[in-house]
Amino acid sequence: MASLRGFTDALLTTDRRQRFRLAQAWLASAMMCFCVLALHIANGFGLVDTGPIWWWSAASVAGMLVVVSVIRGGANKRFADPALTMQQMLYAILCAAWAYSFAGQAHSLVGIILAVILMFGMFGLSSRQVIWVGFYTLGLFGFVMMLASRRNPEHYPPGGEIVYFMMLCIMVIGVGLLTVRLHRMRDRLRRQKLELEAALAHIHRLATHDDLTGLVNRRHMQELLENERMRLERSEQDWCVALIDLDHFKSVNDAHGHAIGDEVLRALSRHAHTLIRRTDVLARWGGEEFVLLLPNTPLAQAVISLERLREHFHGHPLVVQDITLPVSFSAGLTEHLRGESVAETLERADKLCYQAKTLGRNRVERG
Ligand SMILES: Nc1nc2c(ncn2[C@@H]2O[C@H](COP(=O)(O)OP(=O)(O)OP(=O)(O)O)[C@@H](O)[C@H]2O)c(=O)[nH]1
Repeated sequence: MASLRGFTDALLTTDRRQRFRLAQAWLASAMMCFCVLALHIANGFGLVDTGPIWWWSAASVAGMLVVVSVIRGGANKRFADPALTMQQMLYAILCAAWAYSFAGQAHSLVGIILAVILMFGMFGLSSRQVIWVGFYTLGLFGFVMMLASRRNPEHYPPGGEIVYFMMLCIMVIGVGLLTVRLHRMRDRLRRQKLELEAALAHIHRLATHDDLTGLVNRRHMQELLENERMRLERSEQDWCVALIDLDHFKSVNDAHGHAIGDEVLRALSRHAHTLIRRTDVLARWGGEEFVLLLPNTPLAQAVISLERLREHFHGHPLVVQDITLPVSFSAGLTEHLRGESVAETLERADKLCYQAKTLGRNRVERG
């Protein structure tokens, strides 16, 4: 198993994107070898004007192998299309046109080969490139057919060549239209996928964040607290939880209206975010209640953070729509004890917060 993996890695590299390109190039080379074989079989039955068949075989296979080596060596990354689809197609069509010129009685076989080349490569091209490849194919084959019917009218009768060219035109137009349609479908699917991803991200945000303040919501905070508990169950790291409740918030609503109250909650959340550590998580627990998670923080350090926050709000009244509003909060701060549940930690924080209220508000009680 390991040796097979080693072989495929050597053949296709370990880079995921390069692997795909190389696999495509190897497949194109294998198909070219198969076409070469088919023409040689036709030659075996005496259907081909032998002339340049060996030169053609060598050039056809070598050209495809050059593409494989360019991709294997990584030089393809400098091109706008690192899969080198256009280059491979132009070369393969050139080889097909050359084959047509000497295939004699077997020249109808080349039409099938050309169809395979067009179908195989068209999906990797842009709509504009598809049009160019179409013109290139018709121009090249038109020229080769004209030349062949002049040189060898026995195997390439002019009437037959005209009909053959008309069929070629229909095939090129058909494949071209199909490709343009597929491109449109692919673009639409890509757009829908992006829209779906954005919608999922939006739904996820709605499910985990509070609408009014943009803070983490209660449900998500409970998950985060539980994760923290499980993560640090057997570790020496300490972490704390604070339950923060605004003081006399009802009077803000009563005096200035609910809209101003909402604005206070928003402004307060924004300010608080700039004052806590990046690793701390502040959640809206409900109404004018917040929960702050302080990971990797022992109680003594957490007290400093909470006091800083309290002093800041106490010393800097919020200005909302030109109204200056003094804001303070009471908080219960506690350290999570190993072995206890998150609910038990929160209950202790809640009791401490209540204590802070009864002791006069605008204070942090710890325990
Ligand atoms: N504007 C606004 N007010 C809210 C929101 N959620 C809760 N409140 C208000 O917050 C107030 C909470 O009042 P209380 O529970 O009496 O608390 P308090 O007035 O802050 O008093 P203490 O907590 O005892 O200091 C009520 O008036 C609620 O209507 C909200 O989303 N927006």
